Amino acid sequence: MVSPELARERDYVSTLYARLDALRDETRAQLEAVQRGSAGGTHQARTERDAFARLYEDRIAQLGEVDERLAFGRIELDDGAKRYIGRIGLRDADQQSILLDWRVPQASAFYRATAVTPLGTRARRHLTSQGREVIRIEDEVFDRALLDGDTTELQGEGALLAALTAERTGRMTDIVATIQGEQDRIIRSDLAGVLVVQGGPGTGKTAVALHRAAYLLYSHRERLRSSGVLIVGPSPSFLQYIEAVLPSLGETGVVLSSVGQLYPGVDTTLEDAPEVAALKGHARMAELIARGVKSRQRVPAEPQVMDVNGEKLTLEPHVVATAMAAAQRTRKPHNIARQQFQKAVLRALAATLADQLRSHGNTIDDSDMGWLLEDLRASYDVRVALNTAWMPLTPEKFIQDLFARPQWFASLTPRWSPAERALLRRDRDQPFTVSDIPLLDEAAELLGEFDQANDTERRERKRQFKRDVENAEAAIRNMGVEGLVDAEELAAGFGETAARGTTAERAAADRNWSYGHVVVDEAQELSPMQWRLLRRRCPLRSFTIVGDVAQASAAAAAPNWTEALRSLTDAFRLEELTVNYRTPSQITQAAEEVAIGHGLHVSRSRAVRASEWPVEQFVVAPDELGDAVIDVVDEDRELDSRGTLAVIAPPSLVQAQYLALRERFGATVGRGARGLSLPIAVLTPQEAKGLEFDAVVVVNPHDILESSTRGVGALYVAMTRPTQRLRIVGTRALALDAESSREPLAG
Ligand SMILES: Nc1ncnc2c1ncn2[C@@H]1O[C@H](COP(=O)(O)OP(=O)(O)OP(=O)(O)O)[C@@H](O)[C@H]1O
Repeated sequence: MVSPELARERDYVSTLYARLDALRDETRAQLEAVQRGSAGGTHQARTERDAFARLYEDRIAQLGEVDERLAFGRIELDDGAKRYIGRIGLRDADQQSILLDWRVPQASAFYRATAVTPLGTRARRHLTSQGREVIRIEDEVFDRALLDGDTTELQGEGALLAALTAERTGRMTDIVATIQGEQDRIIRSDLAGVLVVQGGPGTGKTAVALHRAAYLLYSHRERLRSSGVLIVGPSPSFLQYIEAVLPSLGETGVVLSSVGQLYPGVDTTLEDAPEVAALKGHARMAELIARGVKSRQRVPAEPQVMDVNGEKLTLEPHVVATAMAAAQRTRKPHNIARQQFQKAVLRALAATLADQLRSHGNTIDDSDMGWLLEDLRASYDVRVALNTAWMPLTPEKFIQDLFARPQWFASLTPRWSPAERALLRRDRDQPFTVSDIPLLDEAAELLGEFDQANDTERRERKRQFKRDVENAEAAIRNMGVEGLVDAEELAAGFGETAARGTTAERAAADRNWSYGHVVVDEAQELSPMQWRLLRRRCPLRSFTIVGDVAQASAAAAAPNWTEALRSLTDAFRLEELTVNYRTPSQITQAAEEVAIGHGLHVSRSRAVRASEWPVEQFVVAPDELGDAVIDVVDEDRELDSRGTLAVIAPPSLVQAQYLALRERFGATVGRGARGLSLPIAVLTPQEAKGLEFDAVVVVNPHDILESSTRGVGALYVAMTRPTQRLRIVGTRALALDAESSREPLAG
């Protein structure tokens, strides 16, 4: 029997869906109209129509994305008016608002109102739906008279707990229906400046960062549409885990990048050994690279005799020195300043050559200087001399040479120990690693465009885009769709620019792109050199930085945010998240105890819920470890065959564990990122960063502890991934609460 209230909500929500369908139909009709017209007309008219068509297709896709849980809440205002809150805003045919976008200021009360501070509301209602049908309503009435000091801080507790205990799919979902007050404040915080969000595992940092990106894109659409938002995560598997969240909030067009993809043209997941990564990440690498670039501008020790068209010409060191000093004074990047240097040397040489020719009785006047310069440019000797003094360089070649030429490297690092230098030594043909990315970027910054054409082309592209936006504005006026279609977005689909894709695609491919906002997740892992790179990506310094200093795994990780961000800024706002939404209290407690027991300073958090399963530990003989892991996994699959399970093993064991599990469980097991879409994923703690699973089996925790100087951080990460069950299988007992150990393995 459906209650009258539920029936009323069902009716209301079905009118919302009817409206959504109508909008979809309207957009489809617009698309068809545009497609029908696309055969004839001028080239300009055709590109405009194509751009409109793409825009309508995107809009249709976007309306499809928000179908699931379109409306999820309602607030009742003091005056009795009711406002529905949903993924997007909707107006009826008379332009009356029937659904508020969760990001508009009026919707904030839905997330923040409490009985103590009701923010102009009398009640809040959570709507839980299945498909398009509301199946449950949950009411909170803000009546101060009912306050007895025992009020929960959680908003929409029923809906929240349902979301938190739902089975995991290997993909993060949005939390828009159940954002909590402390999270909402962060999500809606100002765009300007650097905002740091610190919180223990599972406190919703990633969720908050993504919802903040969606909020900023909505509230600062004008600015961020054209400049774009960059979201940086630790690894491709993490990006795969989060990639569906923003589209489900109706936002596409952000650039998602792992730290190994931040330098256009290189895409790597290769990690250096921790001590190598620590050296490469240190801020002093910036000075080293600057010295390295400078050292490629060299005044020859001796005069050089050159052959120019049969004429012997001497290049004196002081001529090179004067030209070099003048070019260096411009403070332009190496490859750009080189052009000035080259011109100055050639002019000086041409004058000498002219004098020489005159001394042989030739008449040389100003009009002859052009061909003299041509002769000089064509001379092999001159080219060699110019290049030896000032070689044009690509960042790739520069960094390859830096580590492959020990003598040059030693000359740049007089204060380094031979052991430190040896750590960075490598052959020229070795592939780039994640910690090379900021070095390449630093070098690119100091070297400038190798090819001047690129520079000119970039400027021309910018000018073209400006023209395209003006044309788009005119086209929008002509079509009578002002306010419905965004000119920048439309322009991105025009002719020349279209070949290079959307704003996001263009931004991702352009090292010199200035983003309007940058979101960094798992930010505790970033090195000073990586922060320098990100600073260049957003000169306005508008950042959302989320992370947990306790979970850092890098050997050189900073102990606090002031230290960690030294290369980015010294001014930031710090917010903390304190409620753990992921891990049940037993697991949170076990993980925190182990971490603190091994000297890690963790941010303690309060778990929202307990789980019905205790943390279990199995201690086995070394030769039984593989079988024991299989048994524990087997047992867990029997308990819950539909959820996700991760086996988190130390790097030294992970491959063997994967093969053993694969033999037993076949294609349901995947290694690394591939495992995320499968029931069983086998991962290292590093790969498990930021992810979550219904159940986790941690293998040989002592090996994880001892695998690096930050082993305790890695174990803490591993233990805090489950939403339901944590099991530990090892050859040595981990000091846990006595009750949790089972010895030997049951069954
Ligand atoms: N308000 C909320 N409503 C529903 N689920 C939530 C809420 N806040 C967080 N969660 C869920 O809690 C889990 C943990 O969130 P998230 O991954 O963002 O945490 P985190 O702080 O980034 O964790 P870690 O530091 O371990 O990576 C996710 O499943 C997320 O969807």
